[in-house]
Amino acid sequence: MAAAASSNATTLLKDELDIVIPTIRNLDFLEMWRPFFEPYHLIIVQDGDPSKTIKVPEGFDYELYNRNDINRILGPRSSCISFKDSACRCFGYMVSKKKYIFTIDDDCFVAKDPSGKDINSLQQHIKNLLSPSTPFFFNTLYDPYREGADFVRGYPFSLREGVPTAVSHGLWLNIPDYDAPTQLVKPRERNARYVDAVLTIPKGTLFPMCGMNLAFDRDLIGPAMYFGLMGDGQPIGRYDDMWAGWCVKVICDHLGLGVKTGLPYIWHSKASNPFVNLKKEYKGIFWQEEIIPFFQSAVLPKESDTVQKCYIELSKQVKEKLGKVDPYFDKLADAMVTWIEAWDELNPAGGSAKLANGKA
Ligand SMILES: O=c1ccn([C@@H]2O[C@H](COP(=O)(O)OP(=O)(O)O[C@H]3O[C@@H](CO)[C@H](O)[C@H]3O)[C@@H](O)[C@H]2O)c(=O)[nH]1
Ligand SMILES: [Mn+2]
Repeated sequence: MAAAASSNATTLLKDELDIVIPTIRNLDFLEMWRPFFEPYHLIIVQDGDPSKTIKVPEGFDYELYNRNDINRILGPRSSCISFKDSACRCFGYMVSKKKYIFTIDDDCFVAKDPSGKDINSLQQHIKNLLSPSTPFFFNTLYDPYREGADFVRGYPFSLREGVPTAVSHGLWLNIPDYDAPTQLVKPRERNARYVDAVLTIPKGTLFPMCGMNLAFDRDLIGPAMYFGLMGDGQPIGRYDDMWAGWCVKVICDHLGLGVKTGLPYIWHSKASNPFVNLKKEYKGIFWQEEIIPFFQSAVLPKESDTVQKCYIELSKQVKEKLGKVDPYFDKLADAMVTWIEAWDELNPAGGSAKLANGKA
């Protein structure tokens, strides 16, 4: 009988989880999330003009970093943190001192389930992270650890313990996370389909990770959650989370960690401009036909037994195999190394997850 995650999981992680929000606007959306987010510490990464004041509603416990802070804290290594792109959010992962991260966009509101009840997305992510994943053998009745479900007949008992869950990837009602070409041909399409399921993504399968509604175990996979170089001065955008997801999945498969997708939903309130998005995405749309086979065939040696070692090894392979696609990948491979250097400097081995909140 698979054990369901503890029902009071949310309160258990109140002091072990940070909520990371990238933003260029005031954070009024937090009012809607107050019942679910107020007990947690927020890390707000202010993108764009650092002289602009971001208004945060009263009553939230937060730390806020703008570009001046990022440059001050990281020095020359701040070059690995994107500017004028939501990819900047990964700075929040780096400065956090907690074991878990939940990241959400400021245009993502509380969704309602089919019964009309507000969805506590944070609680569902916590349940997903606190229960094992099953990447080695697919359970056809979805999440076996969920109340009212279990492993089905024929599921090997030797695999029923599952593996630790590193990532919980949530979905979106209303505006789906479509690429620009799809947005352009289906401008009025809205996602109204609430699928009541959580799935482990099988080992050996990549997936398009969206950063809009995402949670992860920072101790298990944090150093691989680098949202690649996008935005100002970069040839592509809107591939930051995708890049992180491909690196994360290859490393999770190598280290025997699990990635889940499905519940929880958020309500994505607005579509970004498809023409602006097309300009950001277009090189990525053909580059990814080379990038995906690269990740599908990436092999990490057994000596790569930590996330950092895996990530550095991946960066070497990126430089060697993708550098010929475009010089951007040389730059990205270097930025991957800079990210790890910065991560390790701010998170001395074994020390970071135990400390309280506070400015880095
Ligand atoms: O320059 C910027 C622009 C935006 N932000 C903050 O990032 C998130 C997402 O912004 P927005 O909702 O406007 O854009 P989307 O296209 O819906 O974003 C999704 O596409 C992916 C792009 O990489 C991303 O993973 C998804 O989030 C908001 O919080 C903005 O305030 C920013 O920081 N800098
Ligand atoms: Mn959005």
